[in-house]
Amino acid sequence: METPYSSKSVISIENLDHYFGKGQLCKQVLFNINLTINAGEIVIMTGPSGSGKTTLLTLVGGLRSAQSGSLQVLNRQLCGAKNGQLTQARRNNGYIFQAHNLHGSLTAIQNVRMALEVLPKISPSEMLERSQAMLQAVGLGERLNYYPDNLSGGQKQRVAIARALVSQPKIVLADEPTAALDKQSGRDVVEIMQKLAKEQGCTILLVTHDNRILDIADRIVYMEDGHLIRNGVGTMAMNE
Ligand SMILES: Nc1ncnc2c1ncn2[C@@H]1O[C@H](COP(=O)(O)OP(=O)(O)OP(=O)(O)O)[C@@H](O)[C@H]1O
Repeated sequence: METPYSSKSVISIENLDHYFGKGQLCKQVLFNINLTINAGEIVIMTGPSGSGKTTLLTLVGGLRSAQSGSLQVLNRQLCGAKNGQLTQARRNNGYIFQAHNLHGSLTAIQNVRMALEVLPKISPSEMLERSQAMLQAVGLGERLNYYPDNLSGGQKQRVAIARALVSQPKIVLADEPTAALDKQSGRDVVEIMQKLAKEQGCTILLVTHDNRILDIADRIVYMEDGHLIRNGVGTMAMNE
């Protein structure tokens, strides 16, 4: 199923449909989605509530299984993939969600380190060094041993970014990463994401309602009622 990673596109979606429920309760929520995302691109997906953005993001992330059409992520076909194959696919991704999902009983550095524990051939000292360096990169070098409860919302989200990026994933998927943050903290976290992703050459697909961060995107795509209705370049697409 897996072919050597060669093409420039890391995410390639063709004629993707998605349904929730069965029988009479079956409801189609994605309709004929076509989208190609290239290596290193930052793509923002926006659109009204209920339009299908999170559903599409979770399909790309292998967090639910794609049913109909074609969904290739890093040359791996996820449509019809088995649970084991989805688990493998998830290892290539970093995830950042609105509610940062940090473990309250672990310190900042322990939370970040957890993302490295699934990697083969990495020594405890390397895990520690990389976690420390990544927390320094997000401006939390002085907060390594703080528990989430003792960090602000913006700081917690920066720990979540460090955790998502520490394993140098090819793809980062972010769902409303600034929703719980004030204007300045929101701006700071996306700028950190943008800078680190560009340094690592990683691709970002980010869902947001936050118009204040649209300018960090290389491209903005717009969903409405389960259809991808605009597939534009930069903020130009939003000003049509
Ligand atoms: N697990 C589920 N079971 C049934 N229907 C679902 C499920 N998850 C989402 N839906 C429905 O699918 C549609 C798309 O939802 P989705 O969460 O993808 O939209 P969204 O654009 O991300 O919305 P928001 O911006 O509010 O997060 C909605 O009609 C929603 O009610």
